[in-house]
Amino acid sequence: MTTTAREPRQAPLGAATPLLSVDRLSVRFLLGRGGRRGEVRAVTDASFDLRPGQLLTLVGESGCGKSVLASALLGLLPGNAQLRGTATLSTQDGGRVELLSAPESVLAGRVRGRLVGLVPQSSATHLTPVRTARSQLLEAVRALRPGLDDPAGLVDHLAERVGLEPAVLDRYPHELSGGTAQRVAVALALAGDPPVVLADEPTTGLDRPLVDRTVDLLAGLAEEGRAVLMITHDLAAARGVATDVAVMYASRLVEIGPAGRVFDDPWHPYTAGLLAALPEGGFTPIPGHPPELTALPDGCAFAPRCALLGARDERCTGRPELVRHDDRMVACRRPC
Ligand SMILES: Nc1ncnc2c1ncn2[C@@H]1O[C@H](COP(=O)(O)OP(=O)(O)OP(=O)(O)O)[C@@H](O)[C@H]1O
Ligand code: NI
Repeated sequence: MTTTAREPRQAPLGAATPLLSVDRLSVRFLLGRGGRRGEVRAVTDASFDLRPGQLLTLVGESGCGKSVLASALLGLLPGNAQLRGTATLSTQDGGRVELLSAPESVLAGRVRGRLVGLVPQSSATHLTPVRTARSQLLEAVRALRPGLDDPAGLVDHLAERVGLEPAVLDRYPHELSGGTAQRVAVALALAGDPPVVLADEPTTGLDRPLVDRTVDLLAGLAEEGRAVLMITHDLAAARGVATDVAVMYASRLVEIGPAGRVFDDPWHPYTAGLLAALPEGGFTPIPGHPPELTALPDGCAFAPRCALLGARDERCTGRPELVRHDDRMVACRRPC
């Protein structure tokens, strides 16, 4: 069965409290000392919630700011990054952690791996080359769950959870196929049993059956009550498993809503363009290119390409804010 043939999944109803609530998150990188050579506006005013049971997929062309958004949440950006906004994580004991202002000691000691697991963009290179998968998993489990009686047992359990044969654990990273390395990366992300999982391009370089298995694995994490943010270029894979979609263009979220609705009836011309570029959409690429993030226009960043699509009209003035239309949020004055 292909992912595209599946029924869209839906976020569970009634899961009201977000585990992660992002409000007007902006990230800019200062170029040159003190920003003398300008700045890259990588993320602008991103707001979204992530609830237990949700698999939110973040899509958009290369360079639009997806990975920077995820890295900002985990305090993994380099020193030339400046952050604005808030990202609040709710903890099981009713507490809250404000991720953007948390000191590194809190991010390292409480957040990364424990409250938020990360499946990084290039999982194979993320693994230490000179140690077996088992020893890396064991180290992660020992570090993240120091009081555990049987860490080796948990490693076996994690391997089973992500569909790894036990013998595979005794291999070195270079002996693992791309799909297997990806599973090890997911197991590592789960070592601290985090309620929130961020996966950055988890299916890159995998063939279609492995893509399906990987996204199914992430969907399973959402089904067991975690909140999952999956960054991907692969809309076809996302379509089968995502409960919700956020579409990013030139650093801004331009459409967010339930996956089934957004994929079946996109409102932002950019979302419609991304879907038309898929094989089932007729392979029609969006004409033109995204703007440089060092020189973003004040108005709608998509307007020039919208004009090439023949969809621009007199309403396309000023910057469209992300506002609620029916079942979703859209940043367009004239949604499709
Ligand atoms: N340290 C940095 N300094 C300056 N610019 C940066 C830095 N890190 C990232 N950028 C820029 O921020 C923008 C967003 O990058 P990001 O990696 O988030 O894109 P992406 O949407 O994840 O792309 P892809 O789909 O290719 O992974 C890009 O223009 C990138 O060049
Ligand atoms: Ni990226």
